Amino acid sequence: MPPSDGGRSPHSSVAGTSDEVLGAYRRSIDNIDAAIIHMLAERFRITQAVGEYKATHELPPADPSREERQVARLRALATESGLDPEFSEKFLRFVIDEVIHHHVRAAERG
Ligand SMILES: C=C(O[C@@H]1C=C(C(=O)O)C=C[C@H]1O)C(=O)O
Repeated sequence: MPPSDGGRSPHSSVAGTSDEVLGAYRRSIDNIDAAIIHMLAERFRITQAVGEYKATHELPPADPSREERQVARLRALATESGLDPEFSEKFLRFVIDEVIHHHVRAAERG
């Protein structure tokens, strides 16, 4: 006969939200996700200012040599930290491409 655990055995609780261990992990994940969003918001606030500066001074929206240095730096940081460097490069590329898109729009506005 299975132990009486009020329906909290691993088999009965994982799919729902009553598992306390999973719930604690998820609270931590939620905090980390919030931090990521806050950091991205700050990053985009700064890159917005960079876009205005570039538009005012007629500088090109993208700077490939700067991007190359950032990718190399973040790949090394990722490797040191146990994060997949390919993933870190894809993530940075995704963010930078969005920033460049914003800079192109800022240049078009003049
Ligand atoms: C923010 C800049 O503009 C672009 C966006 C970058 C970024 O998001 O990190 C880096 C280089 C540029 O292509 C910059 O030139 O510094």
